[in-house]
Amino acid sequence: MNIPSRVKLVDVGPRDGLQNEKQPVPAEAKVGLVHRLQEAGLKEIEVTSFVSPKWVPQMADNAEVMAAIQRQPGVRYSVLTPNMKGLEAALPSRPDEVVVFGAASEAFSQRNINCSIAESMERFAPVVAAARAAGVYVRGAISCAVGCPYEGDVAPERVELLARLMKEIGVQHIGVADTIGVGTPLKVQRALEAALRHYTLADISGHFHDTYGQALANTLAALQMGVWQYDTSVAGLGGCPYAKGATGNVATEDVVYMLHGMGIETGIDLDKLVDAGQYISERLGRKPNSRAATAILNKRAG
Ligand SMILES: CC(C)(COP(=O)([O-])OP(=O)([O-])OC[C@H]1O[C@@H](n2cnc3c(N)ncnc32)[C@H](O)[C@@H]1OP(=O)([O-])[O-])[C@@H](O)C(=O)NCCC(=O)NCCSC(=O)C[C@@](C)(O)CC(=O)[O-]
Repeated sequence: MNIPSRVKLVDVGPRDGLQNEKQPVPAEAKVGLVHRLQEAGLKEIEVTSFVSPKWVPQMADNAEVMAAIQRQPGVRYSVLTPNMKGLEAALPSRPDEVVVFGAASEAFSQRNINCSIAESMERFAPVVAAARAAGVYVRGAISCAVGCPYEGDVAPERVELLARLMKEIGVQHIGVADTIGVGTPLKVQRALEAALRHYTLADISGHFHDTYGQALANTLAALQMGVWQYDTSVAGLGGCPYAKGATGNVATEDVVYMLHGMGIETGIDLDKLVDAGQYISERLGRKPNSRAATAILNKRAG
């Protein structure tokens, strides 16, 4: 086993977590969440997306949120940019990183970004080139890496194809995403192995939704392969607007609890992280969707 001694977590709660929220979430609450996450020690935060406000109205305040964040040195702020229009809108906000998001399934690509996989690469190529020319790091997300809400099981060969296509257009890092949380440990390992044919462990992250309660097991399976970067979502926020029924990412609190218990460093203060999760959950009028956060809050309450 190749378990890393240190893991980097990217909290995607403000973007992936809140994008699907039905109630309006004020920009000020999103900014408050970002501030609490950086206070808890997160070194990368996925803040928002520059996508069509008709498709994802919750992210329409993207520039306002980016402008209001008080940036901390050493923290990276990433945003999603599906096309040149998104990148041009995002660049004035000075993101450290942009994310192009493709899918290993044709049907999901069509529903999510309204184009085929081949067309998505044509759209992403100039985005990647322009972002890199502007000194902005480019990450790529491979959605539906193990299963698709419209096509069912997704073969590892599809992930390999997407990884190759992303490599060819200059994407620097890829996230292997179980968008609908149907993956189980061996399937996730096969998907990661496929991605590792084109990227190294330094340039790959896992992104696991927890719909079937498998996300921690999948994280452990990925850790055993040496994968040391993961997207997680504080308070287990989230779900994708184009993946009906899928729940949020694995809760950051649960992953941090597991990693610290294994003696793996994250640089994150779990108590402050629980505070961040409680803050946004209160703003949304519900309890954090994290077992570790619930246990810690119960213990605090005595
Ligand atoms: C990709 C598009 C824009 C294509 O949408 P389209 O309709 O094919 O684009 P278009 O170029 O034909 O433009 C149509 C209209 O959208 C506008 N438009 C066009 N682009 C932009 C932009 N960037 N920002 C703002 N506006 C934009 C454009 O100006 C035009 O406006 P109109 O003339 O009708 O008023 C659309 O399909 C879209 O926005 N989709 C949203 C996708 C999304 O955000 N999905 C959720 C995030 S992905 C995810 O959650 C998965 C991930 C990453 O977390 C990993 C995982 O778990 O799998």
